[in-house]
Amino acid sequence: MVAKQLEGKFLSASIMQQVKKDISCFPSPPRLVSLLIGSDSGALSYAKIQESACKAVGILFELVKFPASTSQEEAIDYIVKLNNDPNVTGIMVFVPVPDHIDKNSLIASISHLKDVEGISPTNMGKLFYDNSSIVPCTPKAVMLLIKSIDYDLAGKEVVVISRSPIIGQPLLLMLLESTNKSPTPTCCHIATQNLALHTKRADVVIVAAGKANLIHGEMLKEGAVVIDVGINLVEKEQNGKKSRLIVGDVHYDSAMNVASWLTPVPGGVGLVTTAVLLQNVSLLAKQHFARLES
Ligand SMILES: Nc1nc(=O)c2c([nH]1)NC[C@@H]1CN(c3ccc(C(=O)N[C@@H](CCC(=O)O)C(=O)O)cc3)C=[N+]21
Repeated sequence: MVAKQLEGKFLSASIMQQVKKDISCFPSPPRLVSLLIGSDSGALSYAKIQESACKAVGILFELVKFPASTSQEEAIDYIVKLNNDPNVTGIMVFVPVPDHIDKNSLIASISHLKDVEGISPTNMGKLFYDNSSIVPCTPKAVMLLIKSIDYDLAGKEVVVISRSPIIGQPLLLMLLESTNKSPTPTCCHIATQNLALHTKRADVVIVAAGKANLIHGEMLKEGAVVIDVGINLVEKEQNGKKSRLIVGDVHYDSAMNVASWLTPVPGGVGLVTTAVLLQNVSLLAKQHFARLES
């Protein structure tokens, strides 16, 4: 079997078009403030992507950069200021943060009314109880991609390779959401002893381990749907020339021969993640204007 590419660009474009339309009806444009502490290259590239995506739909965007030496107190003080600033619609903090800062304390200081990634304790709690509006962007992007190919998850074996609080854990909650039609999710991670044992029997494999080429074709069941969330920068040498390129966690060529669908990297989940982030900004703005009216 040769897999079909499950591209992110069509889904992402249609989400962004809807967001643009919704925003044009608001009394004022929403504003997203993204905080970068330090200079992680993945976070920097996501910041650039956010900037151009926001511009395309009419969201005001501000990237606030703090040096890596910033203390936790300083960062939290700044977040509290943003919480209280009526001109700020949404707030996010890029991960990773420097080691001396407790990531969870930062996330917990973001008001749930401005938590554009849906990862504050309140929004995570709502997700746990199955009644959320703002949900984490990448897990939502994965669910939308699977839906976009009309794939019925009911009764399927789904293997998620990630236990992170931003991707794996919320994704597991979302997979379990739909009452008795749920698939059966299994949570694997980077310390799972025999990964192939799990992936071999999976109808759907979703991998976000941050390790290039972790999943090879021979680890997959024939016809599996494979969603590659990984974004890894690798160095490649060709004709004596070194270059850097972005690859996922899946060995693309071997997986293409076994899977039925495979998301490319770049051009897959990442594009939809960004679109969902904008959708969340728009949703927060809508809720904000609704509160002003009531
Ligand atoms: N709190 C937090 N939330 C995040 O979601 C988060 C983060 N911190 N830190 C950094 C990583 C990285 N990340 C990306 C998302 C989309 C693309 C993306 O859209 N990439 C395009 C283009 C890639 C390219 O060519 O540069 C693609 O995959 O096609 C990339 C990277 C989100 N992250």
